[in-house]
Amino acid sequence: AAVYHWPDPLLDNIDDQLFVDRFTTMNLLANDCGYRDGTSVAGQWLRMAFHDFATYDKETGKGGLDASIIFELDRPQNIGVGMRRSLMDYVNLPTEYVGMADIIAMGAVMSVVGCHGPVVPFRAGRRDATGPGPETVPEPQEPIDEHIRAFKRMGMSKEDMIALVACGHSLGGVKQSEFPQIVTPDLPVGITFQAPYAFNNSIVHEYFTGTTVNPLVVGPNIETRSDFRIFNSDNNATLRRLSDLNTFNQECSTLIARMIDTVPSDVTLTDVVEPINYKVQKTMLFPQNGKLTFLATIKILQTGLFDPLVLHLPKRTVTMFWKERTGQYCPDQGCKVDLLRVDFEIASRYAFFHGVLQHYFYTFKAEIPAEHSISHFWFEVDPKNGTAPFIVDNHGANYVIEQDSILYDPYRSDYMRGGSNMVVAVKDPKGTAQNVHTYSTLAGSPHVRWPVNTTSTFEFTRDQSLPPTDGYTFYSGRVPENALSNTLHADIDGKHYKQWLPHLIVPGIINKFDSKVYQDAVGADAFYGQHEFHGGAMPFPVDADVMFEMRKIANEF
Ligand code: HEM
Repeated sequence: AAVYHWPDPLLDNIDDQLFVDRFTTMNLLANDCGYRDGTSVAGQWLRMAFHDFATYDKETGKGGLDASIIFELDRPQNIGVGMRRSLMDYVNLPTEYVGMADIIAMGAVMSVVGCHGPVVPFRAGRRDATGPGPETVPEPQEPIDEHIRAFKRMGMSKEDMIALVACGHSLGGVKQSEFPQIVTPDLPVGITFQAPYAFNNSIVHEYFTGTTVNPLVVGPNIETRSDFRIFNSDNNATLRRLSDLNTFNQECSTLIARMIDTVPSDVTLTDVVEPINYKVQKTMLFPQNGKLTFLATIKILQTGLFDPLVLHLPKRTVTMFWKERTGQYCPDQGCKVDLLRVDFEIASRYAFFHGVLQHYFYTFKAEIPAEHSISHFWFEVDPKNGTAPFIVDNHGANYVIEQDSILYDPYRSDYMRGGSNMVVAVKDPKGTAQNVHTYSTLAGSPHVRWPVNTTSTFEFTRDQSLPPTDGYTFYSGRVPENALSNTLHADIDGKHYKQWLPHLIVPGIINKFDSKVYQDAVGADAFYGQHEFHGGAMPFPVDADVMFEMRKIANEF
C-alpha cells in the first residue's frame, strides 16, 4: 500500500475522498447506484472512464487515463449527456495536486462499489493531458476484428475485451436520443443493458437464458449488435466463466483496475491507496495573543466490527508532543499537549470494504512562545487495551515544520462568502519580503470549451491595518470564492518559502469540522454548546440522522 509521509497533498486528498466522508461528491452521487438521466450516475461515470482510457496506444505509450476526454467531448464517439454531467460532478474536485484524471479514475472505482460491486483498487498520481487524444473509442457498428484490434492497441487481449465489456455493461444502458439507430423509435427511449440496477453478472445470465434486452445484443439493428459479436467471439467461453458471480467480481475488479491504471508511459502511479491510519492533517500555525497557536489533527481508523447502537469513544488516549525551533524551552521528552477535541465521521462504503467503519479525529492545540517557535511534533497513542503505548512520528522522521517564515493566518483572515481576505503572517526581520502570493486552483474557469479548473496567482501586500506582532508582519490579499486549494509563496532574504494550505480548510469551502476547528482557534469555545467535550470516555452526542445512517450501514453488512 502507498505509505503516507506527512505532508503529502496528493494522498491526503485522495484518502479524504475515497474513505472518509460519505457525503462527498465521490461518495454521495454514485452511492446506491443512484438514478439520473434515465440511467445511473455510476453508469455515466464508468463510461466516461472507459472513453478516456480508450485513447491509449500501447505502442507509443501515449493516452490512457489522462482526462483528455475533456477535449474530446464534441466527437460523435463521446456523444451523451452522461459525459457532461459527469464532468459537472467532478469539476470542483481537481486541485494543484490532484488532477482530473485521478478524479475520473476514482469515479470508476466509486461507481462500481456504489452499485454494490466489488472493490477496485485505486492508485493515484495520474497526469492530466493538455490536449485531445486520437479518435479511437470503439463504436458499436464496427466489425469484431476492428474491436479486437482496438482493444489490443489498448493493451487488452480478446478475452480481456469480452470480460471488460461485460463488466462495463452491467451498468447503464443505451439512449434513443443519443443512438436512435440502436434504440429505434418503436422502442422505449432508454434500455438498460441488464435488468437490475446493480453491478453484477445479470448481464451474463440474461444473455445465456435469452431474456436479455441489451440493445447491443438483441437490438433491431444487426449492424450495431457489438456486444453480441464480442461476447461470442470466443464461443462464449469467457462469458461462461463470468456466469459465476465471484469470478465476475474478481475479474471485473482486476480489469477495471488495469483500465484506470493505464496511463502514459512517463507517468508513475502510487501503490494502491489503502485507508491511511494515523494521518496527520489540517495543521495550522499562526500568531495569536502574543504566542503562536499550533493546531494539528490526527486521524485514527476504527476497524473491526462494532455495535452501531452503542457508540462510544475508544478508551485510548492520544497525546501530542512538540519541540522548540530555537533556544531551549521544552524538556527533553518534548512539550506535552492534551487532547482538545475528538470528532468522528462514518467511513465511506469503499472504506467499509477495507474493514474501516469510521474515523476518529483527535485535534490538538498547542500554545507556543513565539521566540522559540516549533520545529517538529509527534504523538503518543495509548490504546488502553492491555497493549503498550506507542509513538506515531511519521515513520521515524517526525512531523517536521519545514518553516515558520510564511504562515497562513486563519485568525486574521476573513472567510466571508464572495471571496476572502486572506492574511499571511511573514517573519521578516530584515524587511526584505518579496513576492508574497498564493498560487491557487480555481474552480470551473472557462479554459477550454468545457470548464476545467485553472490555477492563478494572487498577490498579497503589507496590510497596514494589522500591526506587526511577535516578529511577524501581515500581508493580505483577496482570493476568490472559488479557490479550491492554495499554496502560499514568498521570498525572504533571498530564500524561497512555501506553505500548502490543505483543501477544505481555506477560503472557498469550509466544512463543518473545519469551521469548528477554526472557531476553536479564535477562541469561541461556547460555539459547540453541548457538542463540545475534551477527551475522556464520554458518549458521543449522536443525532438522529447519524443514527439512521449507521443502522442502515449495519444492516448492509
Ligand atoms: C466495443 C466496445 C464498446 C462499445 C461499442 C460500447 C458501446 C456503448 C454504447 C453505444 C453505449 C450507450 C451510450 C448512451 O446511450 O449514452 C454504451 C454505454 C455504456 N458503456 Fe459501453 N461500449 C463498449 C465498451 C465498454 C467498456 C469496456 C466499458 C467499461 C468498462 C463500457 C461502459 C459503458 C457504460 C457504463 C455505459 C452506460 C452509460 C450510461 O448509462 O450512461 N463500455 N456503450
